[in-house]
Amino acid sequence: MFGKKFQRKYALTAQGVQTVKKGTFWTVIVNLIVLGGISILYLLMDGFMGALTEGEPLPNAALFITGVLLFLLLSFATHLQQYRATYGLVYNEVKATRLSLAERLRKLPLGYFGKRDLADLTETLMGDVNRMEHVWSHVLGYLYGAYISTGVAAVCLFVYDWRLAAACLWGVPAAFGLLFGSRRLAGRSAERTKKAAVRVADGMQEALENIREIRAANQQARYLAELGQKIDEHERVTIRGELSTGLLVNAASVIMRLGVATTILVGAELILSGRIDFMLLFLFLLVITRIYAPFDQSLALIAEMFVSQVSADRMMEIQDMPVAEGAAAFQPNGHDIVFEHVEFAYDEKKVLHDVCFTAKEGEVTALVGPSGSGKSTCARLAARLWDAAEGAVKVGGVDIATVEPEVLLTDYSMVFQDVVLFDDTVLENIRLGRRGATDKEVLAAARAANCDEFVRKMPNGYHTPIGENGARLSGGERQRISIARALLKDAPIVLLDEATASLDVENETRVQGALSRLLAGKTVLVIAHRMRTVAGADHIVVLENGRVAQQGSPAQLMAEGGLYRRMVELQQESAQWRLA
Ligand SMILES: Nc1ncnc2c1ncn2[C@@H]1O[C@H](COP(=O)(O)OP(=O)(O)OP(=O)(O)O)[C@@H](O)[C@H]1O
Repeated sequence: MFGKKFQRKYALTAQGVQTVKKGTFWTVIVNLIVLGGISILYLLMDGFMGALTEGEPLPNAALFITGVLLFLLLSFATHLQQYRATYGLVYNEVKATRLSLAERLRKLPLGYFGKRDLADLTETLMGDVNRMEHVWSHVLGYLYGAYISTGVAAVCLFVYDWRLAAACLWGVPAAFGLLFGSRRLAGRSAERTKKAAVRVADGMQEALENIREIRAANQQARYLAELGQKIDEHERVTIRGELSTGLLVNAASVIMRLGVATTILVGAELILSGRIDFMLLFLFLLVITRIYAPFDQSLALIAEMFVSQVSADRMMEIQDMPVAEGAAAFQPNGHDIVFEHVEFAYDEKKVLHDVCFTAKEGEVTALVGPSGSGKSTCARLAARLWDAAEGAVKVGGVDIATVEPEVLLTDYSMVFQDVVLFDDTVLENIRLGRRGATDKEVLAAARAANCDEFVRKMPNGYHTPIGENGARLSGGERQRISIARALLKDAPIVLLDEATASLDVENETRVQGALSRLLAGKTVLVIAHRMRTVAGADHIVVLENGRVAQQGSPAQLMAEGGLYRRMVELQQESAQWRLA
């Protein structure tokens, strides 16, 4: 009952299955003890009836009171255990699940994040786990406990009188049959609701992230109207879904309760024909209320269990994704980066074709080419942010697809176009380059990257918080912090993607100076649009439509003519045109 299939179905950890088992066990005990309490009531009634009709002595009051006290004590103790098992332990399960999902996401190849965006993943980590938490704590233990205790009670009732037992219990399978029969309907409706919720979250996130652009384009009204539509749609599908599950749950509850009527009818018939006495019917009527009670609770929750399947599936999809793994040791022979016949596609779209080049250690290799030619893609493949579909990227003779990404990246410093900063101080943001670096080392790197001059103007200097994702910094300042990080890390391979794009001429000259001093002896792969930036490179790889169109030294390529020379000339022309 609680095997691997159950674990996957409800997205539980192995520990979580144990928790559900415990919850189920204590629910069975609680339900059976409540049924035991009913027996005390029955025995008392039976005693009174005997005294009234047969003139027997009245039941022993002390014995009865002891029985009731014992019942109350046991009931309290077992309810407490049930509470602990179902609620207390589930919080550990929630924590373990969120951590395991986050760990999985950390190791997933970047390509996965193109398929499910941030709002969608946040919804899984928060919303889906919350929904499952409710199922783990409120549904599974209660439901499975009710199945088992009702099974035990049903056997006893059938032993007493099979006719009354059948009259009393037929409603349970009928009610559950109705709900299980409509399971697919509930699943589909849950999927629609989830999609609508993700669309709302997406819309909200997009609106907040792009608020500047939306205002600049004066599109607030249109954007709000679109967001309003998404919210209305979410409301509509939610109401429709809840209405249909509400109707089904109520119908199931009514069917189950019809069992009371049939028990009375069959019981009356049996009493009139003299086949049972009234006390047996009384016993069945007492038991019936207790048998229905846990199911009544569960019927409402069972609908939630069906709906939760969408959440469990979304969580398992992340858990099932293959992660980028590899050897925990990386011992390259030098740090030459070699692209060997590399092919690569984002989903269906092939963007690199048979790319071959070598970025030698101690040299600056520049990737140039028109926009969309595949420069950034090459840089990402060089750091195993994605894996090549065909061919190999080797560093010091080692195919990087065989190395654990985290281990590999200790040998890389990266400065990409979109700098990611954290809501912390300038000092800590730079220290991210090398955890454990001393303040002195951080400050030296900051100075070399020319951060000093703008940081000094901040109210608390290097201890000033920079806001969420560095919201209080200019583009150039963000890039200088990112360069400082790379300098601090001092890794043997440096990837620079438009590293100096947002710096003004004066700053750019200073940062270039700092970079060239510190890049000496490293394997440097630079992506730059401006030909002036790459003129000092040792080797240039010209990409065009994902293929290597030319490669060689700047002088060689100028002499050769072709795309590189055209790009240099074009940029010179446009510079003159701007000055004119
Ligand atoms: N995450 C992605 N998903 C799908 N396609 C992508 C993705 N990133 C880039 N592409 C596509 O791959 C191709 C190469 O993109 P890439 O960013 O490598 O070019 P680039 O030369 O660096 O361009 P730019 O100079 O404009 O930054 C482009 O056609 C681009 O649209």
